[in-house]
Amino acid sequence: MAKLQYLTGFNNEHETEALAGALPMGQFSPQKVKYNLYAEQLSTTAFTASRASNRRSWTYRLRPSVAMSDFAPMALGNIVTAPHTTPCPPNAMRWSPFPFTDEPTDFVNGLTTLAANGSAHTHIGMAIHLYSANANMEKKAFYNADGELLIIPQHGEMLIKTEFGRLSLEPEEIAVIPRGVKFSIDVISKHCRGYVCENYGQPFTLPERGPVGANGYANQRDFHYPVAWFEDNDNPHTLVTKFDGQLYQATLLHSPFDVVAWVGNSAPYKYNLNAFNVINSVSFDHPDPSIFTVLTSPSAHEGTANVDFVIFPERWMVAEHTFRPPYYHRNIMSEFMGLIKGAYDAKEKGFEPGGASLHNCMTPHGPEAAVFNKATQETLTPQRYKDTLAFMLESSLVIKPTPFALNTPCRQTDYINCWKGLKKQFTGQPE
Ligand SMILES: O=C(O)Cc1cc(O)ccc1O
Ligand SMILES: [Fe+2]
Repeated sequence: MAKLQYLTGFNNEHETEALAGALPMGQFSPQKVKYNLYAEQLSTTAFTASRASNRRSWTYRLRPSVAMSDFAPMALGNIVTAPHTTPCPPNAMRWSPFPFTDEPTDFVNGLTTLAANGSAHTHIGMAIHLYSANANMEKKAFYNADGELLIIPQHGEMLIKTEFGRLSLEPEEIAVIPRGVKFSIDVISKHCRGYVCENYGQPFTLPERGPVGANGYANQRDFHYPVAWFEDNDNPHTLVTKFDGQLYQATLLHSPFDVVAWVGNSAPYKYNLNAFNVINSVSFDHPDPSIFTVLTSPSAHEGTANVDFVIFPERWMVAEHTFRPPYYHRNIMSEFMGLIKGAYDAKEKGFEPGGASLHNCMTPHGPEAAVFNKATQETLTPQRYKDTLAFMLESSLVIKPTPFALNTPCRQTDYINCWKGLKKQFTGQPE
């Protein structure tokens, strides 16, 4: 595949045109648009959202999106939308990697929901899906009215064609597709597998940097947006949408990818997780993992995320006289984790690439017994954590597993045993 071009800068007012002069200058909605295009605005925040949080783009296209048939309901497959009523056990939970599919399966058909919280109706909370795809979506496009989609590949390369242009995506990168944006995914590798966070809440944004200053964490310049690209294709296409928890399909008599030019700050983007500038302790103790936040979806409560996307990348660990692995803890926030590559520092065995774990509100967790023993005995020298990339979706709402997640043979029902070796060490004597 030819190397794609991108525009850079998180949340910039990007502008791009696939045909010279297609983008109106000086105004958004001229009486007549060049090339006889239609102007259409996509608003992914309220018109009146604060200037800092406002997201919208103007597209200039062969036809307005409303040139389509009505939607008809279709089967939901394995997708679950919150609120869902399955009782959520407070147990620590873990899953082995989910197997690749051999049945021909495209990105949308292969979506399987692991957990969801909040409510898509009220634009609060999120869902966590797995994807497993080995086929292109062909003449099918999808948009999600229930939230934006954060795609976290674990295996295989994909091409994401969208109204705003094309993005290539491979493991160690992530992509975010705003609510409502039409897209279609081609598999470049034979098997593609990963995780999707469907964020029902406020769009993901970059966390504040506080006293860290003007640089560090995820820097704006490392976010890549597509350049305008369009198809003048009058063959029938199917448009699938998830709206209010249900799937619907409609017919288009043309390709939905007919945007010749666009301007705005609401568009799909991708980010290479290796661009994350890791900030960590250079003295002692283990800081809270909020230092590893790449993107945050704020809730109505200041400092309390609807969902944070956090990564645990390769880094140096130098903390002195410190228990270096993640500390034992109980947290009001609920923590879902996945592993993209290597091993995670709290677990040497059992948490594998393509697998998952869930530690809900106040569920105790921390390093397994073997990790505790090693970490309390080893001589501490500067150490490079290599070949590792885990992520966490941390939410202020309880993350409720679906019946699939609770009952799949991938669920490790013996997870709790990894802490069984943590025996009393107290002797009554200070050592
Ligand atoms: O539970 C986990 O493994 C995630 C986590 C990592 C860390 O470094 C500190 C706290 C925390 O919840
Ligand atoms: Fe944790």
